[in-house]
Parts: sequence; C-alpha cells; structure tokens
Amino acid sequence: MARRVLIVEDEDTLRFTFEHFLAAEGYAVDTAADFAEAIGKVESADYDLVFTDIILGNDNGIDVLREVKERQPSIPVVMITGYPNVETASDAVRLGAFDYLPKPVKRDALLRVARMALEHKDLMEEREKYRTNLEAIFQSVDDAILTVDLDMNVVAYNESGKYFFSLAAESIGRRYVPGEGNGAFLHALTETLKTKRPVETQRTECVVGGSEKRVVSLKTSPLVDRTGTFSGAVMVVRDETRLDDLEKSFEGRETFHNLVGSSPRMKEIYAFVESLADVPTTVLVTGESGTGKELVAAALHYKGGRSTKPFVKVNCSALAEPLLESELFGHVKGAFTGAIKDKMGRFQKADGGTIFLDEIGDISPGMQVRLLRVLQEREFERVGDSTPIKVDVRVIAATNVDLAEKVRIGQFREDLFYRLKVVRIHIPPLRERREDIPMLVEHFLAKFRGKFKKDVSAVSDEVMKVFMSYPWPGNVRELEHVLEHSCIVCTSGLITLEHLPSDFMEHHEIHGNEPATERETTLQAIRKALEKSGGNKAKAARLLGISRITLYRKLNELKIVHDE
Ligand SMILES: Nc1ncnc2c1ncn2[C@@H]1O[C@H](COP(=O)(O)OP(=O)(O)OP(=O)(O)O)[C@@H](O)[C@H]1O
Repeated sequence: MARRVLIVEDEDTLRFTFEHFLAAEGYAVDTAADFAEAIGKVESADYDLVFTDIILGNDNGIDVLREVKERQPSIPVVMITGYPNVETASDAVRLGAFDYLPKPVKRDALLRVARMALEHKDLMEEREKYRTNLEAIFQSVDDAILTVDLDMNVVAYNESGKYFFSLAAESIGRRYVPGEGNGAFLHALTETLKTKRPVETQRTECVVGGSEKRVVSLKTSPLVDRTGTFSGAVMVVRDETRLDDLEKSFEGRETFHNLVGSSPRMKEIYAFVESLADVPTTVLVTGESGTGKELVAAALHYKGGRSTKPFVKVNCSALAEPLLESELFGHVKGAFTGAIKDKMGRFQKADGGTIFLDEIGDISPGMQVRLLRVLQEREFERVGDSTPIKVDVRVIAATNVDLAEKVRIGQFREDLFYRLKVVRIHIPPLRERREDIPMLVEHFLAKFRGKFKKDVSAVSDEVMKVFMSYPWPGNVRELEHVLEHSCIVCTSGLITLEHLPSDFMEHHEIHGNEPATERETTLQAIRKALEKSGGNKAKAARLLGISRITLYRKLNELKIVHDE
C-alpha cells in the first residue's frame, strides 16, 4: 500500500511541486495550505510522514509539529525552511522533528529525506512492537521478576514482582530493601552483583504482603549487554507453594496412576505431574530407557481434564521421515505413490486430547521444522494438501538422549528444543532410587501371578540383595523382564537365585552383595549395552540414553577397550 504523505505549505507553487515530486515516486500525497487545514487532515487520516514549512503565512510550522507529535508521536515530521530560519529549524529538531530541508528544496533531497524518514518510522515501530511484546511477556509471567542496578537500586519489576517484593511505583530508582523474612532475596542479589554469577536457591520460605508465607525457588542472573558491560542483576522468583503442598500430600504415597515407587524423587514427580495435569503446556519427559517416561506421559493425560479424549502415542524413531510425516499429519489421496485414500494423521486423531511423541530426539531436520510450526501455531497441513487444519492438542515429548548436546552439535534445532522443554520432567534411573525396588518387585509379582496363574509370592533375601546392587541399565523395564523370566521358571512360591537370568548371576558372582560403586555401575551398564548392540557404539549410546560423544568420553575415562 502506498505510504501517505501530508505537505503543509502556504506557497502554491512549492506545494504543487512537492506534491508532484512525491506522487511521481508512488506516495499517496495530501496537501494543506495552513495550520487549521493541516490539523484537520491529520485528525481525519493516518499519515506516515508530514512535511511542513516553518513559515505558513500567519501560522507557524512549529505549531504543526507540536500538534502532530502530540496526536501521533510516531509520525516523522520534516521541517522546510528558508536560510534565515535555519536556527529555528534546528530548534524544531530538538522539539522532535525528524530533520529539516533548507530551501530551495531539490527533488533528490526531498525524496531522500522522505525515504529515510519512513525507514526510521518503520524501524521505530518495529522496535516499539518488540518492546511492547517483551513488556507483555514480562508483565504476564507468573514468576516475580525484579531487576536492580549495580548499587542495588530498583530498575524494573513486573506485576507479580510488585506483590512479591512489596514494591510501589516510587521504588524505581531507590535501593531495594527486602521485607522481613526475605533475606534470601537480598543474599542472592548481593552475591550475583559481587561475583557476576547466577545464584539459584531451591524451595526456600519467604514472606509476601507482610505476613503470607510462601515456598519459592529463586534465581538471580547478571545483566550483561551485548558489549559485555555488566549493569546489574535480575531476580526471578517462582512460587512453588502449591507444589510443595502437593508433595507433602504425597508423603505416604507409594503409587500414582500406574507408577509405583515411594522414593522422594518419585514423589516429587507425582506432585509435579498432578500440578501440571490441567495446564496445557508442552512437557518434555527425559530419562534413560525403561524409566517410565510413557507412564508419566499417560499420567499427565489421564489425571487432567483431557482424560476422556484420546491419548495418542507416536514412536518417532520407528518411522522414516516420509512415513512419519504422513503418520503425524495425515495425507490426501494421491499425495504420493501408495496413497490410495485420504488418511487422518495422529495429530488430528489426538484433537482435544494429548499426543505423546516418544523418542523425539531422533526426528529429521525437516520434521523438526514442521513440528515447530505445529507447536507455535497449532496448525498443520496434510501431505499433498495446502488447507491448514487447526487442532487443540497437548504435546508431550520424551527422549532418552541428551537433547541439549544434540542442539550443541547441530543435530537438533534450538528453537524446537526450547519450545519442547517449556516444562521438563526428569525421571532418574532406577539405580539412583533403589528404595523403589522392593515395591516394584511386589507390583510386578502381583502382575505376573495374575498373568501366569502362578502363586509366586516373593523373592528370596539373596535375590533382593542382588537386585539392590545390580546397576539396572535397562531400568524398570529390565526389572519387569527379569521378574517375568523368573516367574516363568519358578516352580515354587519363592523366587531364588537359580531362577534369575544369567546376567544377574554373573554380576552377583563378580561383585557379591556389595552395592556397586558409581564406576562399577557405569562400567557394567556400558559393557552390557555394548554387548546388546553387538559392539555398535551408536546403538549402545542410544540404549544407554546418552549421546555417542558422551559414550566415547566415558569409554576413555573408564579405560574400556572395545573394538568396533
Ligand atoms: N514407576 C513405575 N512403576 C511401574 N511400572 C513402571 C514404572 N516405570 C516403568 N514401568 C514399567 O516399565 C516398562 C517401561 O516403561 P516405559 O515404557 O514407560 O519407559 P520409557 O522410559 O518410556 O522407555 P523407552 O525410553 O524405552 O521408551 C513398562 O512396562 C512400564 O509399565
């Protein structure tokens, strides 16, 4: 669309000349001969640029400038001036004029200043939009944010910050003084200002609004601009009172949805899942293979308001790109050879519910771009069709590889990574929560008693000792398989060492009942993965849930010699 320009000039010939120059360049030009006409026009139309002569008969161009700036500060105003008035013109620039053009005004100069003024306007608008967006984000996040300068004076805070840090408008520019009971805030800020390093404090109590006790986690980070200048610190405080209460309510819990385990780490996960169940954010579930990522995803779905809608699972590593694309987004008949009829994709099948994208770390760069778009816009096209389809789907993704490392080595898009990990739930490996083993054993024995119609009621003390020291590289899935195997071969009511698969006995014979050290545990897990993968390191790394680079590093550290 043509940019609209207003020329305010009392001399007819000049007015017509400027109009002619600008119109010939494609601008939509309006003219006014005096102040009143100019203001009338500014009020009734949206201009992108105003040229005004400083002397307008009895009127003054400076008044035009003032009026325009008051109504719409973003419109650039260029003053036109005769030589005796150059000083007034430069005063006008101080009053907000974009520039001035001395008479006689040449065509090229007029067009150049018009182009520059419009470019400047676009830039300012873009910057303003960016600033407003940032401001909106800053104000709308629930976390309380406060920034201070090097002398601990308040620079800015958001809505939540106002309440959390008990700040008033007049606090800006003044020293930040935390209320009673909030020493942790001051301590973290002071530390960051002193060391230029971030400080993180998990779950600490603070007092807001003078008397209300809250449980918060806080993080302070140094404020460093692009040139590396250190100018202060920002503090972000997250209210975790609800999560803390929820965790307390899970104190005695041993199960949650289909998850079994009463270790503190598992209880934290139960509380977190419960608190997230009704929040539609994307969640990234991480953890080694067999730790229960799918169970956590299912719990997130079935514990929330979407539970009556579909929970659709897709294993992203099982299909090659073209198939995965049509599986996720669907296709229309004839989209490719073999597409004999329309097919609905899993995203559409999950509408209203949840889609669980397992092994997300394995998707190709092309699929990463498509997925990013669905996450951003909640819309996609079927293969072979250009009509966008809107869906309301909650996305839960899971991975057993180190996605951050994949980002670092350029195999995974950073923007997609950040979109996915809006909220991250990490499930620790079984060897880090051994206290869950007895309960899991009971759970699986009950399951297999039913399945095999056998009255296997327990495992012997020796077996339990082996279980408690074994590194469990395959995590809960491996425990489940071991118990399934043992139940099948067991003919009495008690599982003893002889019923265990050979790996267990090997481990038991080498290590006795001593709990494995960290090194032994890792060593054992890597050896086993390499055995399973037939020496293929990429595959072994995948089985272990680590990247190939990490595997190589560990092989070096542990001095494991393994031929390709
Ligand atoms: N805490 C748990 N309680 C009960 N069963 C569990 C638990 N964790 C895992 N399991 C069982 O272990 C098996 C593996 O779990 P799941 O498939 O959820 O793991 P995963 O982390 O998604 O594995 P992968 O990365 O290989 O896809 C399943 O049979 C599941 O029921």
